[in-house]
Amino acid sequence: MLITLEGLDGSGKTTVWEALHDVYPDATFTSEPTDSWYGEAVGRSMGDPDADPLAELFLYTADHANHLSETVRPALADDGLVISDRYSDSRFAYQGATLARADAGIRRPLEYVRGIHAAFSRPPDATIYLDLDPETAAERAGRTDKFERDGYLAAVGDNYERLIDADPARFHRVDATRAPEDVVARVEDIVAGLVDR
Ligand SMILES: Nc1ncnc2c1ncn2[C@@H]1O[C@H](COP(=O)(O)OP(=O)(O)OP(=O)(O)O)[C@@H](O)[C@H]1O
Ligand SMILES: Cc1cn([C@H]2C[C@H](O)[C@@H](COP(=O)(O)O)O2)c(=O)[nH]c1=O
Repeated sequence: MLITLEGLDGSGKTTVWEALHDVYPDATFTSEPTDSWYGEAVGRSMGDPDADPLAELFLYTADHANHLSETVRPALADDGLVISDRYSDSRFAYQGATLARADAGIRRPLEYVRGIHAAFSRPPDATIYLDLDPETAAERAGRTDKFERDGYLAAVGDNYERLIDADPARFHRVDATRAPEDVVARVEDIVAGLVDR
């Protein structure tokens, strides 16, 4: 089973992901961007305020393709539980928002990014969405990179809402404004329900 954690920067995904390690010691814990050289290329692009938005989309997508073949598909083939801190929905939400702002000539950016993935990706079985307003998200994340500005994060949040509307059965919304221990407990309950069913 593939479970993904999604949400705005600073919504608490990594905090939850780390807490789940103790509960599921045999699971494969992974994340995007990965720490492969593809992920390093993504990191270079993220650090460049003038990076071409289409080139950046394809760097993230290349990292995803490698993540699938090297980590996700092998673990699932062994009947394992895979828990990923960010996955394809991050691309749909973030690069969908970036392309919409960039005037890159893409008419329906979110649908375009989804379409690129349709041919090769493996959708998550379930996705936990840590729901946080963009102002608090930017505050928590420290506004350190080009993605962490609240105006941009508001557009990303709108895209996540569109994704949830399109596939409500897959998404499990968690109120990420609550205290960390409450958020962790809620996510652990959801994951237990998913794994047991
Ligand atoms: N529920 C919470 N309430 C308040 N602060 C929190 C909560 N969860 C996490 N934090 C704090 O917010 C910051 C970001 O948390 P974390 O790294 O888990 O988020 P993230 O979603 O993985 O962020 P990013 O996408 O930017 O990597 C950290 O300082 C963390 O301690
Ligand atoms: C996977 C992925 C990530 N991003 C953005 C979101 C964050 O601002 C950074 C790094 O993520 P992290 O959780 O802080 O490590 O990258 C993106 O725009 N598109 C993606 O596909």
